[in-house]
Amino acid sequence: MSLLADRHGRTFPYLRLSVIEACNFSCSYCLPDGYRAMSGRPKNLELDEIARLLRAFAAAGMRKVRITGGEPSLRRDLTAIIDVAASTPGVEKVALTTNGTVLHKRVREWAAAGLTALNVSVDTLDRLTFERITGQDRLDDILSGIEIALDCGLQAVKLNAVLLRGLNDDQLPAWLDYLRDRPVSVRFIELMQTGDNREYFRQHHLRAEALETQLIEGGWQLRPRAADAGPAREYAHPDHAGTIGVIAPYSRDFCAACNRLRVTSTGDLRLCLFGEFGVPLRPLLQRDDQSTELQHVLATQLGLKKATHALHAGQTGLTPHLASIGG
Ligand SMILES: Nc1nc2c(ncn2[C@@H]2O[C@H](COP(=O)(O)OP(=O)(O)OP(=O)(O)O)[C@@H](O)[C@H]2O)c(=O)[nH]1
Ligand SMILES: C[S@@+](CC[C@H](N)C(=O)[O-])C[C@H]1O[C@@H](n2cnc3c(N)ncnc32)[C@H](O)[C@@H]1O
Ligand code: SF4
Ligand code: SF4
Repeated sequence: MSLLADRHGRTFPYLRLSVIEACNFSCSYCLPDGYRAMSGRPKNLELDEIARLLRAFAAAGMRKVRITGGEPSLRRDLTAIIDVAASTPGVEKVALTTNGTVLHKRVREWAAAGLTALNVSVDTLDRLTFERITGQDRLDDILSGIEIALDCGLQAVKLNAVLLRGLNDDQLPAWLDYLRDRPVSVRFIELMQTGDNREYFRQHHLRAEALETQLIEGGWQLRPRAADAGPAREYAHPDHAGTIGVIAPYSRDFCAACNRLRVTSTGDLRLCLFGEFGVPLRPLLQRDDQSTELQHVLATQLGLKKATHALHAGQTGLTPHLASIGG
């Protein structure tokens, strides 16, 4: 029986583990001035602490781990982290979310270490717009890395594009061309407000409803939601190998399908992407005999998980930007 359940009838077999807060990009909605470490910040979890954390979560019922950041590929031991995650008893899926800058060099190695799924952030297929949004002229490398990833036998390759009013909201035709022959899922994510991006959010936030109407008019059909699926709505079309997902956190009932917990790169449990507190787990990751105690903390904390975020009221909790928690 899973210990990872809350009082709202949800279960949490999915852990999003951030392994680093630093990033080499300066996405305008996330880290517009690039990453700057706060002085006195504790160091990132070490590999042995990650191994203990994953063993305890898996013993409590976690089955899927997503490695994220900041930019996880900046960690020199990323392949070892993937290997540790894939060899944790009970873990069935090991996924990675990355900006894709080193995919073309490293994705084969990650797949060999046990990676089963990959999400790459690609906000646009237009090179100049890409540089404008991310601060880096790296789109060509990233797209070639995705082609290599598609040859690696991963179970799923997904691309993430944050919908940005006035920046990338006219690019559906290019995406539809891209998806015709590629078995990837492109997910359009509504820009979320965070502590640091209030004015940017006011200028660029766009609801996904108009895009979904366009998809339905173009013959795209909403797929039935799998029992263990997260909050994305998935559309498919008979003429396209790829699918389209929509992540719309401002829509009603979005959080009813919440199935994930988060741990930050310094080992704090966060019950929600926009939670108001973190629970330091690091003291419980120092010895192999602490797993039961950690599982007990998880079960107790889950009793405090709220039914939904409070973004509609502009409350962004502890989260200054999503790099601080891994999205
Ligand atoms: N509000 C909210 N947004 C989320 C949540 N999970 C993912 N997102 C948003 O979607 C973005 C992309 O998430 P990914 O890291 O690609 O992972 P995912 O959507 O959980 O992907 P799957 O594991 O394939 O379902 C995140 O960075 C967030 O912006 C969530 O639980 N709540
Ligand atoms: C925080 S990043 C971490 C992983 C990696 N650096 C990357 O970009 O894929 C994870 C995801 O969060 C998304 N994201 C960041 N800030 C966001 C925001 N304010 N609203 C919606 N999505 C956001 C990014 O587009 C990315 O897909
Ligand atoms: S979205 Fe990802 S790549 Fe972009 S700045 Fe944030 S952490 Fe870095
Ligand atoms: S906003 Fe919080 S409660 Fe809602 S789906 Fe995301 S993590 Fe879950």
